[in-house]
Amino acid sequence: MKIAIGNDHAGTSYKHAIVDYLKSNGFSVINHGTDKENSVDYPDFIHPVAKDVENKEVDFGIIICGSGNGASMTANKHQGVRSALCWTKEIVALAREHNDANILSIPARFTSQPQAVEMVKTFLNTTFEGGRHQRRVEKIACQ
Ligand SMILES: O=C(CO)[C@H](O)[C@H](O)[C@H](O)COP(=O)(O)O
Repeated sequence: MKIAIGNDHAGTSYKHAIVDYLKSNGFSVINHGTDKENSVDYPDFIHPVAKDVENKEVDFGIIICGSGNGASMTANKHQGVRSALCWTKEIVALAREHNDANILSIPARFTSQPQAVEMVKTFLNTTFEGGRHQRRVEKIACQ
């Protein structure tokens, strides 16, 4: 499975931990994030992840900023992207089961690094339920 990942300065160390987890578990990773801690502008590092998801170059995206909001807002500007800002494993599971989220947005300043890795595991191991949720997900797209 192929994953695109992006982050700003607030998410750099979390990104490294997540990439380590992904690579050691056989995932292919495209890193669009900054690898430094100096201040950058999150849209510059998030749009490339969302473009990869939009163009079906990858299976899923993972994005990380301080609150997760700026990253998620940026990603959700892209056609076919459903980015979910999540802060517990339970919300992650629902984002996959009910919303068929294809990007996970992690708020690095409001969750621990181990919790972030756990959220990624849940995200990648939970499937969309379909059924009534399929109809609702289809209605998300602008008509
Ligand atoms: O854009 C954000 C909020 O949605 C991200 O959390 C950024 O990481 C944050 O704004 C960066 O803040 P900083 O004070 O410039 O480090």
